Amino acid sequence: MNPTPASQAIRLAPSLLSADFARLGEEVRAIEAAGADLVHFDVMDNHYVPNLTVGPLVCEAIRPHTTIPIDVHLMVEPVDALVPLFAKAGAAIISFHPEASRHVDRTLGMIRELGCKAGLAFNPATPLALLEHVLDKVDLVLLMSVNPGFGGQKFIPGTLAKLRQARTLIDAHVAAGGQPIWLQVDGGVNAQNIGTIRAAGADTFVAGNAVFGAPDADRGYHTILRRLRAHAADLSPHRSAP
Ligand SMILES: O=C(CO)[C@H](O)[C@H](O)COP(=O)(O)O
Repeated sequence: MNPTPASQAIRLAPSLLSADFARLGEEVRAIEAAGADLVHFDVMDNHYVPNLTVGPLVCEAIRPHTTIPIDVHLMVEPVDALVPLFAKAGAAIISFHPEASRHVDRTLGMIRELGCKAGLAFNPATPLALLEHVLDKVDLVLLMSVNPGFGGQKFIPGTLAKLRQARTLIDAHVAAGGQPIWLQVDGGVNAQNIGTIRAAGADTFVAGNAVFGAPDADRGYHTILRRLRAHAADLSPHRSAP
């Protein structure tokens, strides 16, 4: 993964959850052309979260439509049996929630052995406590800034303190010679709050509704992604609050 320092990195990951599911291939091509860094692919099982979305067959179907990494977020329980299926389907990153695995360390190891980057996802009320025990096995930390299950929700401001906490842990790990770890935020991210979220330590931003549901989305995604990137880069004290 790109070891760009957190102070410089801005990675945009449009979430397909808000895309037009009847035209997924086209949507994926459009966000890549508009400058997306990742395709965020939300998997929901109507068990771990109260919604049902897509599985490995759909991941495999969109894979030939893009060259950028597919970033799979598993909101499923149990998680282990699905990991090899998504690795085979072309996922580059696979994230899961610690509550959904009996053996978090083993699941992280399995993801990496299959050649993918391993992500650990934390709900708004899940403490980061276990992270320090597996930091050397994690490539991405995903902080949910809404309760998982649905797009279009409002950013939970308490996530900012947790982002700062995660940033401190990651920076200390990297300073001690550890591998780079991306810090991703997911839920309610938009042009108004992305600067504040980045200032709190995030470097990778999932946005569903703010991309696919933007009022000017019918004119393509270039302007929308450019706007998000510009606001993320604005670290002035005058930026808007979440
Ligand atoms: O994981 C998710 C929901 O569980 C979505 O990725 C997330 O909510 C992004 O959608 P939006 O930007 O519309 O909030």
